[in-house]
Amino acid sequence: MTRHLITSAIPYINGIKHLGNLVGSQLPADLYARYLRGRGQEVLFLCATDEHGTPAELAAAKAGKPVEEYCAEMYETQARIAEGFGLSFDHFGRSSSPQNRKLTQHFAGALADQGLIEEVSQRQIYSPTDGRFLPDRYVEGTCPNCGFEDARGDQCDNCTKQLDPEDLINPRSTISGATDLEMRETKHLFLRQSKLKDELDEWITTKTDWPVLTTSIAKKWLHDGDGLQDRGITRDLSWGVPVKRGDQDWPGMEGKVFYVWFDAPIEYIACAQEWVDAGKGSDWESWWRTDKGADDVRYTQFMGKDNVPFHTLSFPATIKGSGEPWKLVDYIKSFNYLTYDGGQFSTSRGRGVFMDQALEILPADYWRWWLLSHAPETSDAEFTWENFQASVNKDLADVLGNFISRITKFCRSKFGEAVPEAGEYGEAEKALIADITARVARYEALMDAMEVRKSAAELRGIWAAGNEYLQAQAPWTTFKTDPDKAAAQVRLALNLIPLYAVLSAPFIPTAAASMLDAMKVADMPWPDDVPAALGKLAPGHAFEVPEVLFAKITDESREEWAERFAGKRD
Ligand SMILES: Nc1ncnc2c1ncn2[C@@H]1O[C@H](COP(=O)(O)OP(=O)(O)OP(=O)(O)O)[C@@H](O)[C@H]1O
Ligand SMILES: [Zn+2]
Repeated sequence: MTRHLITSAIPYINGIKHLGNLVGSQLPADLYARYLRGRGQEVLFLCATDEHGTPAELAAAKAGKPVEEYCAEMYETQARIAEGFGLSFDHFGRSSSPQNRKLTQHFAGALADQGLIEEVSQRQIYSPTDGRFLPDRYVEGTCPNCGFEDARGDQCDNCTKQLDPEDLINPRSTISGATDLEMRETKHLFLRQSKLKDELDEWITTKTDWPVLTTSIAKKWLHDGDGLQDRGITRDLSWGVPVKRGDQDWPGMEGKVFYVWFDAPIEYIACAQEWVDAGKGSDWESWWRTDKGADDVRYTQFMGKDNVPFHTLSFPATIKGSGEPWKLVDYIKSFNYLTYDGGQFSTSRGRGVFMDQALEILPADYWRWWLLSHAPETSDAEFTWENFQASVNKDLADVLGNFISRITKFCRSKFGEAVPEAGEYGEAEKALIADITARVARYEALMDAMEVRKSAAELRGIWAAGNEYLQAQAPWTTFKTDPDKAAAQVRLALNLIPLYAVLSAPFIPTAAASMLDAMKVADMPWPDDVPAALGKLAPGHAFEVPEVLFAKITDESREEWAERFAGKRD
């Protein structure tokens, strides 16, 4: 049987992630992992923090901490919040792990052995005051084109002209403000992606089942302008994986580190090693090496659109270029952007709702449901408080919550807290069972295809079918004239609850567990046979009326939150 390796784009370490990051990577990956596990498949679901690079150094400096300490703390914070959201990683690793350091150096060595690494001399801005080379974005000055005084080294935000740092008039370091900047010669390693262009192009061309968003971005990078460019994979920084050629020193590369985008995807592999080293698994190579049994692995990656070039081209270039039998990705599910109330979510500008804040105001399932049912798949999607309130109240409270509360309370009042025995199923019951059976098949097909929004819509339809049945059959009315028939109606409706729980668990795991608890069902397998699954609760099976599963969001709360999250997070 196929084994499923699933990775989410690894969240960067410079702060707590916002809801856009969550819905663009970790959350849909979790949905898929939970669904496959629910269907009895073997899954290895990995994620990690992406820790290297300048923004991490700068965030640590701002927090007044050494970068290692800052990253270790932020890792713990992100891990705790991920758990709060029910993200069911088999392991949550760190790109700064010793496993990743070794593996990154190994890949660089293998690529060099294959003739795919070139040493290039460059002139770059050096700041003696800061004691370091400055990346383009950390140099600011006056725009030579429009005179704007705060133009960045890569672009002027005022007139949008693309710039090189040496174009700036009166350049200064954004770290220290120092103006005694000078150009210095420095040597870097480049990955010769251009040599792999045709091979990558042919490979992408075979991926006709991938989302167009994924393949179109890859094709653009392959063909626009002069085509796929060689890529610098080293930086003059202190925080990162030291440049080595395998376990050997690399002459001329002393004091340099690998570029964060070189080591970050390698962490997908190293994370499986970390999983084993943490005592959670026994064999990582069978997931990652085709010479060690990974041929039966289907590997799926999840990410937002800005990460697509690195996963369709750069990381495959590393894998293919190494000449070693590593597993390549089989499917890349990519997402457009979630926007916040008329603008962008932004970590650096503190704009939007962040994962820790979201959990402070409502349980994870509310967020999971809204985010997944509005996932930015075919286009960007916008979070507004009005839409959030309306969707959650309608889908979770009015449709699902209300169905469960109505039927369990009615049963308790007329038959007691046990599944009633009398009566036979008639035409309406058979029709409902047939309808649910057809819907579940559609739901499975959509989940298999990772159609997130459409899956949510189908699931909502499955919930609504139960409500419509109750509405049409009205057991509370039937009871007055034909209590046995009402008993049969109640029996079927109660049996929908464990079915709903298992189908809904990938979206709303906590509520699904409460539903099973209330129905006193310890183990509910996936309903491969829906009519049989709807007989799970035998007559006489005891249950409890559950607590309110989903409270409605009031207008007052909505207004309060809209105001609280309108500004900038400090
Ligand atoms: N607004 C968004 N909507 C959907 N996905 C997003 C959004 N912003 C980022 N992502 C995705 O979130 C994942 C994690 O991103 P990462 O931690 O690197 O933050 P980022 O892309 O730097 O975002 P930001 O600049 O807002 O901090 C990536 O797959 C990225 O593509
Ligand atoms: Zn300008």
